[in-house]
Amino acid sequence: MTSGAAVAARDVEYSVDGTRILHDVTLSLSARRTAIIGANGSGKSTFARMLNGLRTPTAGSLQVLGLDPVAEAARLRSRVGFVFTNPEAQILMPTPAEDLALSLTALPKKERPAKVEQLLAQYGLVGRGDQPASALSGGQRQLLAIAAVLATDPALVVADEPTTLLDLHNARRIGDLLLGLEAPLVLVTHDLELAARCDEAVLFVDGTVDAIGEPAEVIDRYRRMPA
Ligand SMILES: Nc1ncnc2c1ncn2[C@@H]1O[C@H](COP(=O)(O)OP(=O)(O)OP(=O)(O)O)[C@@H](O)[C@H]1O
Repeated sequence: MTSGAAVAARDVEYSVDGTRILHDVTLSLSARRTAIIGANGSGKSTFARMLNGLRTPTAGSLQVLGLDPVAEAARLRSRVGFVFTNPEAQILMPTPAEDLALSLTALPKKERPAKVEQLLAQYGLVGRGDQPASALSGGQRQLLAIAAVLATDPALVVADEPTTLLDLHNARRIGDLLLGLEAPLVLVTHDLELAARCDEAVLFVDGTVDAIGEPAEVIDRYRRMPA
């Protein structure tokens, strides 16, 4: 399959121990910002995890940034930035400065401290660089995690419910930040206001794509579905 789309899936399936979690997923994502919506357990996270190779299809074909997630897994992971719901999953170092530096290995060593300071300022973490990351608030930890992901300059950003744990202010801030990215964004979210601000939306129902298109229309369809 060749395609100019960031994500191209045809008849993708994902099964675990004989249970089909995703089936017949066929779509092409080329909008700058795509929202993935749907009920709990509909398969959104499983699909999102396929986009950086954390899950691999058990049938069908998938290309992400033109790469095969199985044969070119390492290349794919280096190009896709994945933001988890829980920032604890991705803060690896004791302090924010060390954590950010870990994302800057492409820079010459002597340039890293200045870049770390610039990132701390950009993400509202001035003065926090050398404090324990554990002393940051939940929102600050999510900002740090996003800063670390974006510092690698990913060609595609996939975010799985990145604002769920955040208060109104930080949810807004992080939503704005992600929607303002230049890199294409695939955003799994239950926040339908955020989804409405994307350029395209995909509705998952029972492990497959039920609708794809204008966010307002897809959200309306989702709202009208019986519980
Ligand atoms: N490794 C696994 N083994 C067994 N079942 C799994 C596995 N991963 C996911 N599932 C099941 O697949 C279904 C889809 O899960 P997934 O996390 O993709 O849903 P989701 O749409 O992201 O849900 P939510 O909105 O609750 O986060 C769920 O029923 C889940 O329990």
